[in-house]
Amino acid sequence: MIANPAQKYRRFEPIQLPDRQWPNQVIEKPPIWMSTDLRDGNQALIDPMSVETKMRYFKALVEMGFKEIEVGFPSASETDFNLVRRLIEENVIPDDVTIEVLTQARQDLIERTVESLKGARRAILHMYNPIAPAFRKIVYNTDKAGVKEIAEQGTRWVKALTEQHPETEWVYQYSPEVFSSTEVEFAKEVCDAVSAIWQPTPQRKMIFNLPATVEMSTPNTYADQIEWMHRNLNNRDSIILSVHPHNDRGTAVAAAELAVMAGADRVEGCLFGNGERTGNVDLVTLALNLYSQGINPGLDFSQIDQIRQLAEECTQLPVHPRHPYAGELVFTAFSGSHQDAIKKGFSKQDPEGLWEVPYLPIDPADLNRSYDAVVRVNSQSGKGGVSFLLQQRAGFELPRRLQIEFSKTVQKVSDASGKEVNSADIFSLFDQEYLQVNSPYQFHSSKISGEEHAVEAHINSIFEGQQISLSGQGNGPIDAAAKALAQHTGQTITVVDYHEHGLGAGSDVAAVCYVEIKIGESQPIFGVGQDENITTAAIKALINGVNRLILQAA
Ligand SMILES: CC(=O)SCCNC(=O)CCNC(=O)[C@H](O)C(C)(C)COP(=O)(O)OP(=O)(O)OC[C@H]1O[C@@H](n2cnc3c(N)ncnc32)[C@H](O)[C@@H]1OP(=O)(O)O
Ligand SMILES: CC(C)C(=O)C(=O)O
Repeated sequence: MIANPAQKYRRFEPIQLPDRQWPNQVIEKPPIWMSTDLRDGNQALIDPMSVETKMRYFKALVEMGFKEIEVGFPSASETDFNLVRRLIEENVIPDDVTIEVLTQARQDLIERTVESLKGARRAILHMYNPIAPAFRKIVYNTDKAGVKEIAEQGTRWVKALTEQHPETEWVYQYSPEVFSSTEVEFAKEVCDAVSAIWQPTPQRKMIFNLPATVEMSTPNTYADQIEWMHRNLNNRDSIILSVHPHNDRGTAVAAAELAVMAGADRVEGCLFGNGERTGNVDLVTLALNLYSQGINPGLDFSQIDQIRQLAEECTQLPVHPRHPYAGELVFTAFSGSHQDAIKKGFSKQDPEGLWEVPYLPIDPADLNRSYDAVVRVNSQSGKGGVSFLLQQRAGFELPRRLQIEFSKTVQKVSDASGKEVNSADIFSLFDQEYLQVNSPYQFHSSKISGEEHAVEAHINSIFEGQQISLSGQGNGPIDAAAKALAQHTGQTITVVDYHEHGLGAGSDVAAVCYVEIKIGESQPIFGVGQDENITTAAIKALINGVNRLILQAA
């Protein structure tokens, strides 16, 4: 039986912030990024990463440009402790990168955490404790004063223990866990109490990280909560305001973006949204959303396929084919009108101008993705997609009416099979239908003589197994060749349309001609010819067109 949601679930109460400012803000620069792939991402894996895997992932994150990387929970596992030691002892951390580690507000755990960081040049020590109503009641059986005291006591321990190691530049980060469901006034009270102990200054800031540990509300409500904290926290100029959105409602990216508009300086998340349950906010999407707005995100995802492969190997979790920017299918159009617009967009795109290809929010080449997969053809596709693939694969630039004619052939095949038709199949269909039509006339050779407006065409061909020679006169080579063929067929041949272009490059260049013809009162049809010599290509096109008409009439 379906439960009555009104009786089962409590509606989230938004906070009152009628003079909210964030809706008018525009993001002009990237936030400070913090990758928690190796901590929040790792703690959510079926099989957590080994030290070796974490080392590989860490180096890749550094290459992507992350300057803050949470590498684990060293008081919780030997793997994480050993990783931190290796990073420090093997001098793997670049000077401009700071590692971060997480701990609960428990003395023994903080001691072990500080021990793991011995010798680090700079480190972010990140302490959390839950302060939300449900946790106070259900998990800790305490009140507001109880959880506030845990935060204060934990901070005192962190302060005392880190002061014993002045060789390290310590940055303190505090997270009031499940901030998203905590009364904002109480979250401020706890944070203010923590900063009163730590005593940050504008020169030595501390980080308050306000997690949507569980995403509880629409992103605008989270933005209100962040703006409220941004406006009300004590010593704001000594605080880096950080957000850590999870994706339980599927809106973590929006929540993070609105939170930055609301005053957040920093965003914590994971590549491709890995992390507890539905994951942390996806940093790839966030960064590339900025990129597509013309803002350099300060993270380099130009090798997106390699990065996706790394994440999949290390997490053992697949990235969805429709994942923004990175999924296998996200730059692929199957449907006809999309393909048509993309094809037109590519042909009109100014290489030096602003990106304007319809349906492609960014240039796939910026992520080192090829254009090959941009268009794929199935029964939902139209002429634009078919001709785009033929052009990409073999260089043929079909005139518009031939695009319409040929796409019907492809459509029949894809409808019959119910499957995708790839570019090799399309080329093979085109070849059979237009270039290999050697019957009843099989072209052998041709010669053109005479002058402009008085041209003679001589065509040697095989017709029904017999060698024949045809001659005709006209006001140009094609007209003369059409007259020669017309004499033999006994019907007028009218050339309705003609196009030509070069194919290939250098010494391999060939000419392709497209002629649209009618025999007598027939419907027009195309013939295509290809040859090193442009006139010969045109005569071949004419013969191929005549053959197709005769075959169709038979
Ligand atoms: C939202 C987040 O992602 S937070 C990060 C979560 N990540 C992890 O938990 C991964 C690593 N954690 C671990 O390996 C273990 O939890 C450890 C090693 C840290 C601690 O293990 P244990 O000592 O067995 O404790 P356990 O995990 O059951 O934690 C519950 C205890 O810690 C207390 N506790 C939980 N969180 C905190 C905190 N942040 N600060 C202080 N105490 C805390 C609870 O009150 C409870 O105490 P009780 O035993 O007196 O009831
Ligand atoms: C430790 C905190 C920041 C956390 O992971 C969360 O609340 O989701």
